[in-house]
Amino acid sequence: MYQLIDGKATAAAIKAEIAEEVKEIMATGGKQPHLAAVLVGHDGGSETYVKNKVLACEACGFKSTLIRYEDDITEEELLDCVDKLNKDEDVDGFIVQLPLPKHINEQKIIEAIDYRKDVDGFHPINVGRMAIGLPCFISATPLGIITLLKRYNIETSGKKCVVLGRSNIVGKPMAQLMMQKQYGDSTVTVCHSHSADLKKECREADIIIAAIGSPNFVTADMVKEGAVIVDVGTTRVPDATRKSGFKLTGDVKFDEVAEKCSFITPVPGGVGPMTICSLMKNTLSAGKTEFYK
Ligand SMILES: Nc1nc2c(c(=O)[nH]1)N[C@@H](CN(C=O)c1ccc(C(=O)N[C@@H](CCC(=O)O)C(=O)O)cc1)CN2
Ligand SMILES: [Mg+2]
Repeated sequence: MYQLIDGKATAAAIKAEIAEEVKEIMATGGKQPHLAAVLVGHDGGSETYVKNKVLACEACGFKSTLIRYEDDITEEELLDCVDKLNKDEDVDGFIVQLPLPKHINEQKIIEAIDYRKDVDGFHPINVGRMAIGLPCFISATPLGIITLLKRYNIETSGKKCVVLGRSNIVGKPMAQLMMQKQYGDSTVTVCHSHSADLKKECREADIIIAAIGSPNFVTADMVKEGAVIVDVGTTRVPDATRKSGFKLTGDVKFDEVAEKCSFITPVPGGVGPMTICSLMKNTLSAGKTEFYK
């Protein structure tokens, strides 16, 4: 029998812990943490994620500011917005929701964010500090996964971990954290679209973290008996039988894989809610100037 890793319940518990800490901070005259989010355009997924970030701020007792732009905003206008948020002394941390429209250079925007307010942990200074184990903002999805593994007492030290996907937001930082002694302490293999023997690598893994954005990619024949499966995928697959018109689908073929594994995260309700709660954790750290003065 497998155990379901409940990201929704874990995230709710952590948000309640954060709310307690915020109450204490404010009761002793401290400043209310303030997160700002910039949303460009009307992508359905991004709308949902940003709305959930604002709701999570409420649950944690944070102040939040949502700044919206149409998708014809110029790169210069967006850079100007970033500059204003960098200078706004009331804002502790902010995010620019990704993806951005094609005419905007995402990397240029990320690098314009003051690393001390980069609660997404995407700025090269935070990425570099994370890679060498220094205190910094860590990308929310990988941080959320590490937190889940820890809260479920899942042994990672010395285990073989396969990370599927090499994105800057999830795959690369995930592999780094799983490798580092103070986090995963695992033996890590990163697989991607050009990996030879990807199935064989997966079959040898004690832990698979699937973050390739390809619905139902991981099938039962790729999974070792007793493996731990973490599913980062959240693709909206068209489904006419649903009111929304789509089914949120993970990278793992849940029904057949679950039978073989020891622990598995569901989609929805697994990694997604942990991403948002880790962003709240980072915002609290920004408010407390925990990493940077
Ligand atoms: N600036 C950022 N952009 C993006 C990030 C990010 O961390 N920072 N990550 C992803 C999207 N993302 C966060 O923004 C995100 C994805 C999924 C979820 C989530 O809670 N998913 C739910 C389902 C929600 C739904 O109904 O669709 C779940 O899996 O249960 C939260 C955040 C890319 N962009
Ligand atoms: Mg672009």
